[in-house]
Amino acid sequence: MGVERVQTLANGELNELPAQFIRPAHERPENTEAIEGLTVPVISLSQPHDVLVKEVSRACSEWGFCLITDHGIPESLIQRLQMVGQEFFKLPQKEKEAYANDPSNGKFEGYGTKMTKNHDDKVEWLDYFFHLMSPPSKVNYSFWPQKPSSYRETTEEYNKEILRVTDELLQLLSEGMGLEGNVLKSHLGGEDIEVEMKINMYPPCPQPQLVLGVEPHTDMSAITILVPNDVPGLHVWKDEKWVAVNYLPNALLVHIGDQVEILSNGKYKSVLHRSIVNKDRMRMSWAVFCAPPHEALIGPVPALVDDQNPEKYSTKTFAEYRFRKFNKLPQ
Ligand SMILES: O=C(O)CCC(=O)C(=O)O
Ligand SMILES: [Fe+2]
Repeated sequence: MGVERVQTLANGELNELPAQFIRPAHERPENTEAIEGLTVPVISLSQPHDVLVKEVSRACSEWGFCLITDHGIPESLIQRLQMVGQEFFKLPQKEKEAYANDPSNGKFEGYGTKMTKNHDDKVEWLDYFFHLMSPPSKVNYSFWPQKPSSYRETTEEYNKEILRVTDELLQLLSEGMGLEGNVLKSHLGGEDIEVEMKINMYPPCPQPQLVLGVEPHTDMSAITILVPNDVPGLHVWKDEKWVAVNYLPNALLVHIGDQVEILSNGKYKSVLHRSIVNKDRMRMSWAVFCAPPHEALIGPVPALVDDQNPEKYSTKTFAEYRFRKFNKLPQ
């Protein structure tokens, strides 16, 4: 039997939400409202280098999150990226199912919808498409959408830009810890750093106050760079409260992930975040995860550790970290 897709469900006549989407009271958006108006850090990359080092490291220590402007990715490229992603989700269901993934059998790439493992687990109100973008030696284009035909060209162009921006951010973050600019990138595998695209598609939901898009989590990546469409919905956790991230056209949303928190020995915070959905409008987001290769050993950078600053995290391969996180084992 095929997987029930959220998009299919949302397109049908829904009188009542299926129970597996309805969150317990303490998780529902209606009972855990986000603060509006408290602004998350916004950093223009066109500032002088020393100012950037300070601003980026401060935002990533205090929030684990910031919005980046003047990053040099053309607005028209972001629009094309969004177009090709939307086109994919508009294809007839049968065509999309040809790309169905199967995470329980290790097939992560492709078209997916999260399913519950346990009877009491809740499911998220979204479908997604997930595939590797880099390094070229590991990319398998047969996992990428073949339609629309400009998907590949557009996504490859975006990948190049993302690699450039990631390099700059990792350099700023390294310098913000008093290290040489290349330290974080080299611990993350250098040119073997892995870049993954996850297109999230959240259909309109008749009772958005009862469900979650993605549930509260930190990303396993080193850093995540996300662009949303113009429907707000991302919340980041700060000082024991959810803070709504307002839509800022053409900004990149940068999340610190678990691997940079570990490498920095806790100076930079892997940000807890979640997303909520909308009653009338489809929300979409393009999350790019930059992560080390599976065999990379990740632990606090030795230069940051001494008697006064003991290691706060154990060192293990990224593969081991992933396995433990997926299986909810202690790290
Ligand atoms: O859609 C969003 O804004 C957040 C998505 C997200 O956190 C994820 O895919 O890891
Ligand atoms: Fe995330």
